[in-house]
Amino acid sequence: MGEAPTFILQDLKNGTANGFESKTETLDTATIIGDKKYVIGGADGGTLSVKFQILGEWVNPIVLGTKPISCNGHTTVILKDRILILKKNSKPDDCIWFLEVDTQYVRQQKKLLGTEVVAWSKGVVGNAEKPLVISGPSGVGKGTLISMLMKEFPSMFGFSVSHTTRAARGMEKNGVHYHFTEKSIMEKEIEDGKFLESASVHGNLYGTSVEAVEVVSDAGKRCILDIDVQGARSVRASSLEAKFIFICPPSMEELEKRLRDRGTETEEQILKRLRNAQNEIEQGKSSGIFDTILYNDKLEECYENLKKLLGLNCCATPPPKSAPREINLPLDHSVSKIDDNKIIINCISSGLEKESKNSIMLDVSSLKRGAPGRTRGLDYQVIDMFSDGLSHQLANPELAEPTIQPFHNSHLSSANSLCGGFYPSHAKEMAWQLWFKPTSTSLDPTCIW
Ligand SMILES: Nc1nc2c(ncn2[C@@H]2O[C@H](COP(=O)(O)OP(=O)(O)O)[C@@H](O)[C@H]2O)c(=O)[nH]1
Ligand SMILES: Nc1ncnc2c1ncn2[C@@H]1O[C@H](COP(=O)(O)OP(=O)(O)O)[C@@H](O)[C@H]1O
Repeated sequence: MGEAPTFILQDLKNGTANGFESKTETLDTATIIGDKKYVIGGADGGTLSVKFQILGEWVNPIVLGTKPISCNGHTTVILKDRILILKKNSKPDDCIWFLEVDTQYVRQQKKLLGTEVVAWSKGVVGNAEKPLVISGPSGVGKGTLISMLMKEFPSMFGFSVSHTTRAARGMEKNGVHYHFTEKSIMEKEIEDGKFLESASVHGNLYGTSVEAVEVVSDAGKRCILDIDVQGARSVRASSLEAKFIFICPPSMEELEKRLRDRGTETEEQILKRLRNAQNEIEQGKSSGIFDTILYNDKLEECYENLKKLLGLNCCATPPPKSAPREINLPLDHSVSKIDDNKIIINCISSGLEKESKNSIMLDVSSLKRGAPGRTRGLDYQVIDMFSDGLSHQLANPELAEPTIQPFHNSHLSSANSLCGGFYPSHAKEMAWQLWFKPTSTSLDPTCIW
């Protein structure tokens, strides 16, 4: 149990059992979920802090993930297993965060660490394609196949640059092939939770940082991980959904030949890699980690099979790269929770002003954890609430007809009750907009679902 925080909350009693933040004198919010009260805010070295009480006792949880940069106020909304945090006055790529309080990942970590755990993760609009995990013994041709794929489809794939304590080979560049690092530094970073997985391979430490995967996904590309079987097993056990491919050599003799012909290892290193290869191949074939095993006998054939597996046969045009969409939240906003999946963010400035056009309907029905540190699958629609067409419709109800009645009724009443005390007029008008189907074309169809 920790000490009480120094800041004072104005109104903890009103709390957030309905899913909204309490208004406070400071920039902190108190969010109550069951017998826990989460206090988020304060400047903790320039980042948002989190403390919580269980049945009135202050607890200092282990806080995982990169903390959000502090901001000029925020709003919280309770979701099923996490708290949504909408930062005010923040950049589009930094305004939506989650504090995971009871997600599968947090429950796993609680068990592992034997203490209270919460985890920060940044909200990202849309989904990234599942990363590809490619494993196989040293010298089988993983790097060659990955290079071919990235060369043919440069806008589709990005490489996860691992960290390693091994020395760089002649042509290898720091930050491109690997982040070459020192053992003590890497061990500290692993301890700090910066790595998605790490393993000791052929006598050196290798690891995939969370950042390495996320920079590729953030760029709208499919991330490729070239990691060993232990690493693949760790990723399989993590919350990151991926496609697992094992590359097998046609024979041990051919593997040895490729390793020797490559000429990048000492004799001692070659022998160590060959000794490990046998075990890796057994694990690759039998562990149930891998979705597919590809034999790399003839390189071109293997490459064609890899492309086929990824839906990239010779005639297919690769799908256009999906650029990450960012949300431009109104600088100052209020929040209305419509149901467990839909949240409306309204510009706080009054009435029928221009800024009101910024209202946003946030859809959290398809949230998916990426690598620890990101929550993907957010969707949103900008609602042109006071456009001419809509105000015309609101003023002339006969131009609008309700969608399926029970849906309309139940949601309208829930919107009203949830918005009590929090800008009810906005929410009510918004509800009008959201549940009335246009009979003229003047209403933007994206406002209707
Ligand atoms: N677990 C894990 N393995 C890695 C990582 N990066 C590379 N490896 C594996 O480490 C092994 C050795 O890689 P490397 O030193 O580049 O030698 P090579 O495989 O002979 O080219 C290979 O099996 C790689 O797949 C990583 O981030 N994590
Ligand atoms: N199918 C293949 N047939 C013959 N040589 C190959 C084949 N695939 C890869 N190689 C060669 O084998 C060596 C090892 O390949 P590499 O991609 O570095 O393996 P890995 O990344 O799995 O350690 C390289 O010299 C590469 O050119």
